[in-house]
Amino acid sequence: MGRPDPSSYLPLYLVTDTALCSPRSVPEVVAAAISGGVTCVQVRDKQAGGRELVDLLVAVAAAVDGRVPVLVDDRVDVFLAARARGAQVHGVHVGQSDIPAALVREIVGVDAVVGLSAATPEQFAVTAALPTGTVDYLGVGAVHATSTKPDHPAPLGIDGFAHLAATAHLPCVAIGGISGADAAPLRRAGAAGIAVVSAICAAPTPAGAARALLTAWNS
Ligand SMILES: Cc1ncc(COP(=O)(O)OP(=O)(O)O)c(N)n1
Ligand SMILES: Cc1ncsc1CCOP(=O)(O)O
Ligand SMILES: [Mg+2]
Repeated sequence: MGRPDPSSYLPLYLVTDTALCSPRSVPEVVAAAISGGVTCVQVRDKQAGGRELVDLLVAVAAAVDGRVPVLVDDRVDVFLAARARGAQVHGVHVGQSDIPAALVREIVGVDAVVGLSAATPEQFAVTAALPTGTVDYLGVGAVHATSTKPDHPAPLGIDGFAHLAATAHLPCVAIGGISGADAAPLRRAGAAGIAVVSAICAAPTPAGAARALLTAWNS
């Protein structure tokens, strides 16, 4: 099997937010976003319990139908449960206070994608010391302040992102308050992609929003 190459799925990375998708369902928004060119989907719902999150992940995986990788935020147990239910799920994204990435890799196996958040030189240094193949990519942000994640680290700005990305041993996807106007500057700053929540989940037309972001990324 083998894991997909991060350069194939990081360019336009959608992180879902159930409340921001509402009244539309998350799978509905995800399906539209994929038709607009999203290259990866992460299911993130801080309000959902384990059972609800497994159901949501399975439903999103069904909507995606293998077209792009599907990850879940934080929850290794939910990833394993969805996989046990036969869903096409590909990995987990963990943060600095979640289960350590090395342990996540042991649990999910070599075929799953593992993403890790990093936002400081210290966190980058710790990540660089991990054995090769532990982590596939870094989620780096917040680039800008955002109400989507009230507890986000201090905003880096594009320059702060560039300084960190220049030291990275892994591809970096930029996250936090990102709009189309940031796409080209972030690409020049060394990003392997942009990750967005509200720019797609809260958009009147998620397909159009994804298309515009991808055009900006490729411009
Ligand atoms: C692609 C991507 N990058 C960063 C994050 C943030 O993850 P984390 O630090 O675990 O914070 P929460 O999302 O759990 O609030 C992410 N989810 N995805
Ligand atoms: C999950 C996450 N991690 C850092 S910022 C953020 C939220 C990004 O959401 P938005 O794209 O709406 O600013
Ligand atoms: Mg987390």
